[in-house]
Amino acid sequence: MDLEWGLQGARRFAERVDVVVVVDVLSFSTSVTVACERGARVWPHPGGEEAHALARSIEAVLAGTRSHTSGPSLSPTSLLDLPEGSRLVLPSPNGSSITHALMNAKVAVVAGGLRNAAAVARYVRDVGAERVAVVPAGERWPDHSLRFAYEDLVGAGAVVRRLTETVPGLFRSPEAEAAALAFAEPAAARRHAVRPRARRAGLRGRRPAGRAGRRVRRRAGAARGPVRGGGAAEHPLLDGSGQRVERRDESAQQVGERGGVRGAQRREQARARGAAARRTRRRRCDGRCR
Ligand SMILES: O=C(O)[C@H](CS(=O)(=O)O)OP(=O)(O)O
Repeated sequence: MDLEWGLQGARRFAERVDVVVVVDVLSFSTSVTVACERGARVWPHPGGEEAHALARSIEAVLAGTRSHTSGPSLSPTSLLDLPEGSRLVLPSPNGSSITHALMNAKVAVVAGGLRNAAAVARYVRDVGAERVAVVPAGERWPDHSLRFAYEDLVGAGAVVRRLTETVPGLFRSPEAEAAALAFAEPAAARRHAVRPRARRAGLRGRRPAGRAGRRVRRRAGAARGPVRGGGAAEHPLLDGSGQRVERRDESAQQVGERGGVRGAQRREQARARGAAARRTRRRRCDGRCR
């Protein structure tokens, strides 16, 4: 089982595998799953005038862009009430375009993602495919070069994992393996993905309080444990420090000790902050308070 990104990745696989799974979580793949659950048939298309012509010629509804406020669009929620048996031309710049580009290739193309990973795996098993490729769609920069999309990596990982569980004997390429890891460690990846944004938004240092906070901290702690291969700092996709190999070899005890040292450091810092705040208060009230 191999994995490559975007249109070029898909083209590379077109003549080499039995099934290509195109993963575009936001929004093409997700919209396809919703439409199909409603009993609709979907025609992927890159869009433009030709999409209008196609919709007219097959008497289908043409989906609008994701920001359309009325009627079916690329937004999955807009398809929740699609009448059964609808014919839907679904243009989108990434997932739909990639799927459309493989239309004449001798390969089965399926839309996959977080919602239908198990169904995709069953399909691959049932058709007896031996060579499978997963293609996270990603997005485009203004110059049309590929832009990495985190949700597509995780969606591709979900598909890879289900395929591994369902189809015996599928060998994972390193890229497929990396996606599966990203799916398996969402808490760890989230810590990396969310914190820099929180810092930019001026939320530095703020953590959710109460039960929600304890849950987040507990999960983060679990992801840091050695059993699951380490936490955010050791995430094979996100860590640029080059330390992951050594850390992965650490015993549970060593990791525990590291946690203990960090905890002591944090407590010491909190004590120092408290003392500084008390000194400031005393200065402000001119020695009249304690
Ligand atoms: O739904 C999307 O996010 C994009 C369209 S756009 O980036 O919002 O214009 O399409 P997709 O091909 O599903 O990534």
